[in-house]
Amino acid sequence: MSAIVNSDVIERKMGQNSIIQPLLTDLYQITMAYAYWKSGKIECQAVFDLFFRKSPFCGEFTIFAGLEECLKFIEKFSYSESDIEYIRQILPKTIEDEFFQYLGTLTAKDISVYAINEGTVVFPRVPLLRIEGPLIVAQLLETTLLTLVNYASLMATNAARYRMAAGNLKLFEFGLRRAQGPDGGLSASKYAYIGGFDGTSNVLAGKLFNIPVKGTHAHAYITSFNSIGELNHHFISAKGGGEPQNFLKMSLTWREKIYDIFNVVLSEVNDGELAAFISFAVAFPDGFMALIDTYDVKKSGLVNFCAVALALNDLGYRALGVRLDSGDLAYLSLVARDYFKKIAVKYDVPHFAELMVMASNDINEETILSLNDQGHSIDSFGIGTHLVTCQKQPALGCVYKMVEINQHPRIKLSHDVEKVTIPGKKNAYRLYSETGFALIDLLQRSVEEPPKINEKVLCRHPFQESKRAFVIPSRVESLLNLYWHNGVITQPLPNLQQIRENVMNCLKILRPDIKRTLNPTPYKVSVSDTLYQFLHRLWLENAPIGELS
Ligand SMILES: Nc1ncnc2c1ncn2[C@@H]1O[C@H](COP(=O)(O)OP(=O)(O)OP(=O)(O)O)[C@@H](O)[C@H]1O
Ligand SMILES: O=P(O)(O)OC[C@H]1O[C@H](OP(=O)(O)OP(=O)(O)O)[C@H](O)[C@@H]1O
Ligand SMILES: O=C(O)c1cccnc1
Ligand SMILES: [Mg+2]
Repeated sequence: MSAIVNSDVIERKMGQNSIIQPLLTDLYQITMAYAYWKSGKIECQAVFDLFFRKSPFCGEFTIFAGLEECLKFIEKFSYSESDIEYIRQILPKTIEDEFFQYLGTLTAKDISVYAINEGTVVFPRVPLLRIEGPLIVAQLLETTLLTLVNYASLMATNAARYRMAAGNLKLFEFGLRRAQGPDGGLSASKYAYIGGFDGTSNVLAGKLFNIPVKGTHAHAYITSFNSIGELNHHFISAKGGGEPQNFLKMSLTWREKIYDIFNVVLSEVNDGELAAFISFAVAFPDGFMALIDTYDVKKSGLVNFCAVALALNDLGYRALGVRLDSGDLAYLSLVARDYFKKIAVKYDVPHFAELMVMASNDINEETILSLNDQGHSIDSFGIGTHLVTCQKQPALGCVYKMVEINQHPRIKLSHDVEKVTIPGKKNAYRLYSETGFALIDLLQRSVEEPPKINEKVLCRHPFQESKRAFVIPSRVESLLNLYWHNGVITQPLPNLQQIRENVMNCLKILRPDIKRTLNPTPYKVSVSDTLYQFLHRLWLENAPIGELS
């Protein structure tokens, strides 16, 4: 976003987003548009599928996200005069003028979009979006739709995996400083929330998407104080009101009282750190949370925190807890909890036993799982780098493939069987077992009758002839819904909270072995017998017979 300086780009006509607009595409879409136009394909009608071939993070499931952004892009799709002027500059001088006039008239009103609901758990080869309509427009949408779906789905999946690892513990996204640029940072905050995070430190994301914003403080705040003498304001009134009290004196008195519980000599406890804690507590007496690892968690941070928290307690305030940002997080969290419990009993402050321990510092999914194995007393995680950069797998490989043109099926062949496309306009169904778990996804030709509850249906592996199974579904869910038709969004779009709930509900219908981190069982995606025959007939028709000499 920072690179955008042209005011025309920022103030888009017709409410287009400053970045998500028709020029956010690859040049080849526009050159193809001209060549299609010149070869008389204006009237051609096409169907494209947007799908991925492999779930990310060595997992066997993906969360589909980005649909709302796709629909808003499609809704506003049109080239401004300056867009066309720019395209004119970058294309060869031989381009016919009528093409630019034609570009100026293009909208997506003749396009239909079928999509899986945002936040649904999805699997390889199932179309997430089916785009139907004029070939040229459908082609021009490719790159933008892919960029809107790929990172969003990758990020939501990553977040959902962290959520599964963390169980009911709180998860906060702290990644803006490490994200792939400003737009990457905003998207990360949004899709981390959809995937199950509880909040973000990203203030703009909070404002734009109504996500809870949360935060503590940085080491800089602690190191900005060197001594107690630097404290300018250290008086606060009790929660109920009244005369301001000398909060410094109260904290020092408590520190004198408690330091031997921590097995330290008072000279080891850092005074600058105490001053920082006191000043932060004076500023935020009702939500005091302290970063305690600047000097030494056990010998300084915990002592100073407890002294300030006890002084706050005397004034009727409750501290929130501590953040650990280095060292052995499992061990230190247990140490902290141990002291909190001791103080809770010794000074009759029961809420001390429940103080929050937040952990941060290069945490990833594996760290959380390992911490769970070791045993810890962490209540919440602040997670940045690994989450937002999706360090374990930085891209999801969604593709956009033509499957039909003018009602004729199209197939893309490949030496890699997995890359052969499944031709024709298709519907997708999720078949459920009696227990409520999803059993299998089934792709059918769109002309076929949908599978019926309690009726046997033959589900075939798309490429391996011998792999097939009969399924009697207890429930059938049609996955692709019409979202855009005749120039309007045809369904009310869910808000972020509702999408987030959809993610949580979808994960419940997946068997645990499909969700586990180590060697998960692949979920089955199948084709109907009709689609199987259709696919293989087309494959043979299109694969040249080689000659050996
Ligand atoms: N108990 C634990 N089990 C597994 N991983 C842990 C545990 N505690 C911390 N970690 C992880 O180990 C890494 C420790 O990082 P690093 O080696 O840079 O040390 P540090 O604690 O940051 O040291 P420094 O004192 O230099 O700040 C982090 O990625 C952190 O998330
Ligand atoms: O570790 P992440 O998962 O990216 O989480 C965000 C990090 O950002 C902050 O510090 P920063 O990394 O800027 O400095 P530090 O590592 O020296 O604390 C914070 O203290 C976390 O450590
Ligand atoms: O609020 C925090 O503690 C925070 C925010 C961003 C990055 N690291 C920590
Ligand atoms: Mg760091």
